[in-house]
Amino acid sequence: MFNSALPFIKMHGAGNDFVVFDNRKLQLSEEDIASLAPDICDRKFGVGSDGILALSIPQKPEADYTMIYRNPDGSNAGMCGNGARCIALFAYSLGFDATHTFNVHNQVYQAKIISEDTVSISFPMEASISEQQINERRLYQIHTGTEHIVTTVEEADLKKSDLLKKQGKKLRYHEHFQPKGTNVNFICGTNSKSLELQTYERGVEDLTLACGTGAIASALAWHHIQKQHQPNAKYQVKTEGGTLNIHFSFDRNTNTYSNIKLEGPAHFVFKGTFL
Ligand SMILES: N[C@H](CCC[C@H](N)C(=O)O)C(=O)O
Repeated sequence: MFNSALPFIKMHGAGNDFVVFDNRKLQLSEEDIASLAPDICDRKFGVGSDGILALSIPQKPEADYTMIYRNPDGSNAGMCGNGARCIALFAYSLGFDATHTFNVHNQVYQAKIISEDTVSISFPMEASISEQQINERRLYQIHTGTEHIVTTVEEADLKKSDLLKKQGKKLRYHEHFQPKGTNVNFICGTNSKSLELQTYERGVEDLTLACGTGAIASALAWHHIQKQHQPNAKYQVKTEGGTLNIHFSFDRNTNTYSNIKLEGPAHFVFKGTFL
């Protein structure tokens, strides 16, 4: 258990907010970080955030550092896209190159600082879509570093936060997705290459203002739903907290997506010490 003062920076990427700290000297264990998460992420009794991010010494030879992410309830996630842009900008402020690499678990991602508040993250994995039907709802399940499902809603329903939260929670805990559960993305296409998104996040157990890995899953699902076949695409995903750009390649023979990039904002908010 860690019980001394912790210097941190509060950051956000499209309104998805994080407590970020340099763990290279501190070397808090993953268990310490998980047990710190509920206290530090609490919006009344703590700093308040959608997650905690530790920049740690690299666990892979090809990575410049390790990103350790925990949800506010302390649970582990495969990846956090908005958090990745934030930690990359934080790393740049600590002296890492404008183009650098980091690992999250076993995957190595590449970050590129595009401007003082825009970052692009290249995802190393290929993704494919599995269609499912639960009750009356058509769902698109996609692993974009972490667990996601995508479903379409009417434009008017995208504004009904209480309804989405209720439906999101039901799907997140649906037996079909147990034991891991899933993040749930509600989308509405605005044109062939742009869409609006609201995400119910596992581990936050609420809608967040944006979800990066969810925006990727949503862009791929929207491409799939429209049966588009172009080999390279750029989609724009509008969230409550800002706009994210998703680039990808599509192989129509194998129905797989690769060269996935997530580009969007990252901002410093304030510095502090958690006592
Ligand atoms: N907000 C994150 C996702 C956090 C993932 C987490 N909620 C989970 O998979 O449990 C993002 O920008 O990608």
